[in-house]
Amino acid sequence: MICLVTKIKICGLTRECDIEAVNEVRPDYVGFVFAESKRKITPQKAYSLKNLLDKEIQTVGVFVDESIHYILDICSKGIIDLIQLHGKENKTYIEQLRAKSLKPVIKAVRVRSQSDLKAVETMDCKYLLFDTYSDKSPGGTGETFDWTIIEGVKAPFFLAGGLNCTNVLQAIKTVDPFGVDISSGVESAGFKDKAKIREIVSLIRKRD
Ligand SMILES: O=C(O)c1ccccc1N[C@@H]1O[C@H](COP(=O)(O)O)[C@@H](O)[C@H]1O
Repeated sequence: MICLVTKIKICGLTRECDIEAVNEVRPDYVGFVFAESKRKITPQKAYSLKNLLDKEIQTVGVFVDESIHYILDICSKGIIDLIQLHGKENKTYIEQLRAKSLKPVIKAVRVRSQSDLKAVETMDCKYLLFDTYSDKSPGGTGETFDWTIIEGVKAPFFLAGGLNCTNVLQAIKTVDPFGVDISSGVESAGFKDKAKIREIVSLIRKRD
């Protein structure tokens, strides 16, 4: 299946000016990180940012090995449209979550080799998300992985891990993802950079 239009997710928004930046170029999704990270925000902050966000942009909550109860609580407050699981959540965890929430689930896989793909083949999620493996950080590493490992994947997936203006078009050409998920690559000095967000969205849309 060739993905004709590549969806764009800009992850790790923390400030009102980040919302202004995405409202201008309207990616398909933005991510709020609720896991340990320099990009972590509180549910209250996410709620106020969501209220400033263009209604066409969907919000993704990023969680790492979080309690299902906590995720459901955030879902019930109308803060997020999709749930991204970025830790070691297994098939049983996802089944339990899906029994209690209708929100689409994105399951992240940290890729080292083909065998990492086997483990998620039977997971009941809407999308997979392939990211760079790291034992130091749960996500947002800013580093790429060997994309050829996922070349044969048929299920719709997001590609993440170190994507930026210089490599995103090559990445899309190589693996034809459903969507790309970008965080560090659109930052300067640790914060989202409006010019970089504008540039990467324009590059991807021009290609499509
Ligand atoms: O962005 C974070 O801080 C983060 C923290 C914990 C789990 C996931 C996180 N972000 C996800 O990491 C990838 C790759 O980001 P990058 O472009 O390499 O910086 C992406 O899927 C984010 O959603």
